[in-house]
Amino acid sequence: MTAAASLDPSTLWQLARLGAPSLCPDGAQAVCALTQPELAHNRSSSALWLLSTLGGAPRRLTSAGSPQGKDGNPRWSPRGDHIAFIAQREQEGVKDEAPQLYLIPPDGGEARRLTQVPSGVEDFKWFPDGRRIAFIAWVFPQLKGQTAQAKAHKQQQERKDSAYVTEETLYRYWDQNLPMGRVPHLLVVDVDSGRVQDLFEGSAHELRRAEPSATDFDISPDGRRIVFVHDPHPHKDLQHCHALAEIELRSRQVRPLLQDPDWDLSAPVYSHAGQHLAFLARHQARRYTMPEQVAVLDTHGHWAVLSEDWDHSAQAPLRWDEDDLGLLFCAEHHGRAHLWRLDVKTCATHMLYEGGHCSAFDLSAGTLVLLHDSALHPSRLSVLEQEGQEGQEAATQRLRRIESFNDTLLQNLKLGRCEEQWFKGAQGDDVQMWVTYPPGFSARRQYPLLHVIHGGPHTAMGDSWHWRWNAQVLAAQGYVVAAVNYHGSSSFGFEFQDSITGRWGQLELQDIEAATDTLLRQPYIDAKRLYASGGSYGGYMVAWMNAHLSAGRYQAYVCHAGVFDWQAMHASDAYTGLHESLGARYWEDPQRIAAQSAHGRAQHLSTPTLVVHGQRDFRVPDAQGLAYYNTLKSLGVSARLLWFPDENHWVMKPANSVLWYQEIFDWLGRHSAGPSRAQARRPRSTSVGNTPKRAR
Ligand SMILES: CSCC[C@H](NC=O)C(=O)N[C@@H](CC(C)C)C(=O)N[C@@H](Cc1ccccc1)C(=O)O
Repeated sequence: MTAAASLDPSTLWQLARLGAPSLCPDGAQAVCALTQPELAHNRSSSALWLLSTLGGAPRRLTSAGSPQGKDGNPRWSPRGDHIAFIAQREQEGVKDEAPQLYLIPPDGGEARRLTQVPSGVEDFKWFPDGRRIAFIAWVFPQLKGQTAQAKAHKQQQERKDSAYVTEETLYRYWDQNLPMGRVPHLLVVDVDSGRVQDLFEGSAHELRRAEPSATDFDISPDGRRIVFVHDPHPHKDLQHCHALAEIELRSRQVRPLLQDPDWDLSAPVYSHAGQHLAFLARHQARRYTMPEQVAVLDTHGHWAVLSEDWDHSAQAPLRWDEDDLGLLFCAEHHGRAHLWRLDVKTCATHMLYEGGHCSAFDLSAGTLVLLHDSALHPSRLSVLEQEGQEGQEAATQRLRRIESFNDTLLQNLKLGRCEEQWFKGAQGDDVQMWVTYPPGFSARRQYPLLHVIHGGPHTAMGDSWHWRWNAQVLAAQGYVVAAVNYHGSSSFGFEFQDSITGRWGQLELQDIEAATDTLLRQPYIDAKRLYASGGSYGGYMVAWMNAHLSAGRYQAYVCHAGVFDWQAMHASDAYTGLHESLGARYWEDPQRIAAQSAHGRAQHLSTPTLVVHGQRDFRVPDAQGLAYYNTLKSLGVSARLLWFPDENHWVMKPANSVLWYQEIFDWLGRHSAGPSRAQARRPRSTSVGNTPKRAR
């Protein structure tokens, strides 16, 4: 028998990645996309699989079209006769330039292309009658008809100049130059004839421009109306409160349903009886950090927040229970993500499934399927079986797996233990961290400590499987890995999340330092080998630590896509919201902004740092990483730059990801000689405000 191996980056890239499930109308089968990376070819392909919820082996439904084909977003038709999905394929002599809608019968046969929309299909929903599909596509709003759209698209593709000229406030997003003259519209395709109609053609209506998705609209049960989320302002901006409007399909009349300048509204969904509309509402005027609350609008135009007393943020999509008496959704709590049901009459909320991490679900004919992961395994699909009285707290839950795609690979791996710990952090508050131990950990040995600091800042690390910052891969290198849910993290209630507003960096650093001190009290942590790493806001924190902590406290840092200078972050695609987070615009209170930047204390930087950035990062432009790296070099501080010309805010390509992990291992491994244990245990100063730590 061979000894179990620990998880290395190459093995991580052998694991298959499961997508969200869609159930057939009788709930007996689910379809999902399965992405299989191929490290040797530096590519991934996705195919659709059918999974029986009653038992039986999974069956591959599509062949992914080509070696790197991507068949994704499958949704079963309400009639059960087709599965629609989005793919970019070459078939029937046509090569898709952009992702299109395809249809395949679930019992086999060839997939057929349903659309040929020049800019591609973003997302879609079936009409309840199963004869039409509503989908989102970016179109030139001044043009009429698909022929005109195709002609304008061709002209844009074939132009000789390359400039992007714009007067938009929001003109780029994540890694895309958008809108480039286009806006997201709702279109409808007839499944039999393939005829496409743009519902917003000739009007000024459009969907939200930031990642428009199928959660941004819903089709009424009678198929006559569509509710959609939109930015009511003529000039679009990420910070505007969104409103709900409804289009009557026959007349194309659009009527405002709900608009409130104080509330950001999203994720509308009709009840089965069509009498109510559930949606998410965030009281943005009060604070941008307010939770997404569950709300309902009735046919008289009255609306109410149902989750007023529930200090959690609900995640889209919302789903009406089959009896219209409850709403199902995922929401985080203390670093975990559960599936919840809110009773619309009593407003009581209870957990249907306790994660781990529940990221998606589907419900049909009483069958509930979940996509769930944990610190110990990537996403799995399972049926949730309720035992005891339905809807009662006492009901016990049991997961029944319906696939085992990664089991063989995982069975041969030795993973480390992951545990939740609490300690006293900033302001004397209880703060949570997740500690992952190296496989075969022994408390009698000594281990280096590696912080993995999450981004956001309003996100959380927890009992979940992370592909980009995988704690198991890092722990397998011999590190005790700590992921601190510092002040500002999501899932601990509004007060905790909002506590850092206008003073970014301060409480978070106290929390991370308190976590380090807590772990240093354990005999197995080697004080000569303390490290910190993080991406995005986590990268900001790492640069902030470098600027505020004494030399030698940590031996090395890894700063991925980190913010170095908040003033220069005005180049970010998310620049319109920065003042809400930082408490001022940089021209209003430059000192306040500088006081929250590591840049403002550049002379204090002293700890060796691996700086990582992608050139296609529009969220934290790579000038941030380059300025940080150049500053370290100018100061004579040991630094290494890992820069990817073809990655965005995240490193997503298999070979780049493996290199990314390897560079981190090498960098940390090179910096193990620090000050004596006693010295590191008692830092000369761990100033966290504006007090200089030392004169230099
Ligand atoms: C002040 S704008 C914040 C927008 C956004 N927040 C969502 O989490 C964000 O992009 N945050 C960045 C840092 C910010 C630019 C200072 C960030 O830390 N991103 C994290 C979290 C994230 C996760 C998923 C989607 C977007 C962001 C990251 O990239 O891991």
